Amino acid sequence: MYLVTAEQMRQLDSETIQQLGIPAIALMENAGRVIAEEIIALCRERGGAGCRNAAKGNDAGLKEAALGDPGKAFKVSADHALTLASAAAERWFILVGKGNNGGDGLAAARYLRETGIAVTLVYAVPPESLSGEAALQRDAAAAMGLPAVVYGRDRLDLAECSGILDALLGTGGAGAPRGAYAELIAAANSSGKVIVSADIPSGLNADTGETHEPCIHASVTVCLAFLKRGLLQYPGAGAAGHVKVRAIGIPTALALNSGVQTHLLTPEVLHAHLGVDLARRRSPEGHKGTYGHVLLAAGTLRMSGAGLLAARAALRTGCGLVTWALPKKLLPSVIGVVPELMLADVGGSEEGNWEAETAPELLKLSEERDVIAVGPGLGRFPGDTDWLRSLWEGSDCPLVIDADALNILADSDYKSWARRRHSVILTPHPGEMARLANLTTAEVQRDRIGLAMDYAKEHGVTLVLKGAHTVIATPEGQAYVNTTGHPGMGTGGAGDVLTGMISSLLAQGLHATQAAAFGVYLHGLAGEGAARQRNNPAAIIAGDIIEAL
Ligand SMILES: NC(=O)C1=CN([C@@H]2O[C@H](COP(=O)(O)OP(=O)(O)OC[C@H]3O[C@@H](n4cnc5c(N)ncnc54)[C@H](OP(=O)(O)O)[C@@H]3O)[C@@H](O)[C@H]2O)[C@@H](O)CC1
Ligand SMILES: [K+]
Repeated sequence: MYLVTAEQMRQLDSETIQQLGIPAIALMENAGRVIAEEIIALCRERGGAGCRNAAKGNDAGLKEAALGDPGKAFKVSADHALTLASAAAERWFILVGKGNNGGDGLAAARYLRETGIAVTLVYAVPPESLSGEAALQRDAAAAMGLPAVVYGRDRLDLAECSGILDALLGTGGAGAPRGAYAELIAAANSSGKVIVSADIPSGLNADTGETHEPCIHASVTVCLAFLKRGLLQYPGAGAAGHVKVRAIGIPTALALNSGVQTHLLTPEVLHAHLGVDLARRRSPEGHKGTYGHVLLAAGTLRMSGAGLLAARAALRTGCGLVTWALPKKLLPSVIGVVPELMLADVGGSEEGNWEAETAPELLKLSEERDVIAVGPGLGRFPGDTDWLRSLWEGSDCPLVIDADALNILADSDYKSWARRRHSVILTPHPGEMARLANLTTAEVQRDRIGLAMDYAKEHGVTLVLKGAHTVIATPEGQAYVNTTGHPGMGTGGAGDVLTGMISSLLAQGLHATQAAAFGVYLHGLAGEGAARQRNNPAAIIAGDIIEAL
């Protein structure tokens, strides 16, 4: 599934209209219809809640009774998606803005009325100010006799409705909602009524997920044609409620041809777009050498757990071998803790910290390994920038950089380092990303997808920006936004586990984008699994994620 910006959506709209010859009003009709269908589905789901006076009934059953005797060969059935047995108990207010989003709302209002649901149009601006397709919809609604009020001119009490359709602002919204728009949004939010948003919640930045003040808080957002980036990024993702992406007649192939490079990371995208074997089939003749060897440079005496977690996660993700290179002082504490693991003493300080002099030994070890993962529990040490630079420039395999190694990168001008033949994957959390990009954490979170894409392209790295809906951005300008995961995964060590997993997949021969995307996806799935296994998701610790792999 593609993710688009408002600008890309406008382009796809106009390509459909111009290249395919589909009139804009037809797209708007489709939009109105799918929005109405989702409202009807929601009314059906909530049963009696908004429909206290309605006889509770099964719509399908009622339809069948009305339309046909099952014994007869001849059968006719109505459009179930636009049928609601309890329609008489519903009254929806349709908040209508001046642009095409308002036009979608007006079209939806007609379909709802056809179903038997009472609708009242609430214009944010005088209806005369609508133009183009929205004006056509205004006239059609008027011709159908739909009751309408104009905000600020006519009496309005939102308490009188059973639900609100927010069709005030869509992808054409700019900045904080003004005047009547702002007042209607605030009133809708405080009404306590269920709110369905057309395309995006009004007041949301469709690209970044920033919410302006005020912004609609919807229960359902019926997103039209393509998923807007802002619906996946917080706080927008929270304001959108359940996002339902519905087709309105814009061919998916147009997105590909128009160069949309942002995808939701679904199993289909992993398989069909990235060529990942989701079943992770093993060769019948395979042996430990077949599945690659990870070299992990991690851990200090005080942070040895980070190394253990990354190493165990790498093993559990299927690579053949893992060597953990570590300061000598750690050896007595970790020997035998993970018997499957190979340990390599690289020296280090008396206190069990890393030292710059360990670089040649690490490089020597890397000659026999398929990937280097560096960073978990590494700490900082004198000369660490040169140390990392020699790994960067001197190793001849993919490099995964996490945790303190990211902070080392942030302190160096690594763009001037020699170009590598093999890929580099950076796995920052928002705080580490802020240091890398010289921004505040809030600035990183403002547009995670946009920032990750720009950074990865500019620095020629694969970037895994962790957090809710982790973003994987490639040096070629593509981005994948993860769908798996659980809030319970916010726990120390979860990132070390991810580093081990991605490194393991690289060792098994996946390329950087595949390994980063599949690693993130599997990590989230394992987090979901761990949440199911615990009495409460708050109890999840990083080791549970490994055990759920
Ligand atoms: N063919 C198509 O294109 C299709 C489009 N579709 C639908 O159209 C939507 C995009 O429509 P759109 O481009 O008309 O913009 P939209 O979001 O309705 O509002 C813009 C209007 O709002 C106003 N305004 C802006 N910011 C404001 C603010 N902060 N506070 C107050 N007012 C503000 C601004 O007025 P102005 O300030 O310019 O006077 C402008 O007139 C899209 O999300 C989808 O739902 C689908 O039907 C598929 C086919
Ligand atoms: K809207």
